[in-house]
Amino acid sequence: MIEVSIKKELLSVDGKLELSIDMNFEDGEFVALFGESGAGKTTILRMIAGLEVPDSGRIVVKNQVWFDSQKNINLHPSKRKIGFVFQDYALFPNMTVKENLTFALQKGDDAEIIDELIETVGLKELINRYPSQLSGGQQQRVAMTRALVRRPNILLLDEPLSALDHTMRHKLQDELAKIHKQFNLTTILVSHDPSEIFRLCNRVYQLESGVVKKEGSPSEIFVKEKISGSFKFVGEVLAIESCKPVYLLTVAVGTQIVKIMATESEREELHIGSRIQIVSKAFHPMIFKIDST
Ligand SMILES: Nc1ncnc2c1ncn2[C@@H]1O[C@H](COP(=O)(O)OP(=O)(O)OP(=O)(O)O)[C@@H](O)[C@H]1O
Repeated sequence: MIEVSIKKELLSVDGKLELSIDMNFEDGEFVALFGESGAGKTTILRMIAGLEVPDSGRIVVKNQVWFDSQKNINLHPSKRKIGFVFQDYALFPNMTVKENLTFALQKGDDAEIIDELIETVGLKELINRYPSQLSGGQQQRVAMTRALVRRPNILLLDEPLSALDHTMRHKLQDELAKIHKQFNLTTILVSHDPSEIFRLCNRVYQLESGVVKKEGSPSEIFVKEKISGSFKFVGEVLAIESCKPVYLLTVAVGTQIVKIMATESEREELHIGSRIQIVSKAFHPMIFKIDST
């Protein structure tokens, strides 16, 4: 069990922001921190890791006090058993994959773990390459593996997959799910992507301006209606063509570009760059499988 009960005054672009949170994580949980930009998600991870000091509060991990402002306890980051994965991989460019992994070992650690992990995560073919010789996805697999070297109690993931394309993202989500299952690691993921959270996490803390606004399962947080009678997508208009008597809109929806029809009255309010909501009233949608998984 991990208990995080901390406060810290932050400085946002709009002025002071009081971060004040109480969170608990059961052993082996995979929990998402979700919420608007600037809500404090990264700062929470950094305070758990000991990279930033809370103004007050306590952090207790498996009955070990990592931080207690009243008792003046603040365990050094190197003494906290965490694995941290960032969006930008943060590998050492002048070290090979194996050297990057070995560098994460601390005095007295069992070096056999490196070979075990290389085997488990399937990095064998890449161990002598330098980061510049790897794709983004491969670099992130190395970064994820490196985070496991010290057999952490908690894995902290700060938008680890957001720089990757859709296919690689899915692959690494599977990899993360596998790692989580295999090591039964309590994992905290910062993500802006509800579908990623849905695939990976059992619980979500939704944050707003430094406080928890909602907490629940991914469906409790993201599914607005129990049974959806319609679909809603938010998109941005990229182009408008006249195809009398209607108009054809080219719209960016997530990572996809779609063409949809608009009537003259709908078109009147729109211009290039308009953000729109596309609602389909289909009760029996057609579903096509798009990959072989
Ligand atoms: N050490 C600090 N001292 C004061 N303010 C800080 C500190 N670190 C971050 N902040 C501010 O606190 C706010 C929250 O930052 P944080 O990076 O935690 O947000 P976030 O929810 O992770 O955002 P994003 O989704 O954009 O990554 C920001 O306005 C940031 O500028």
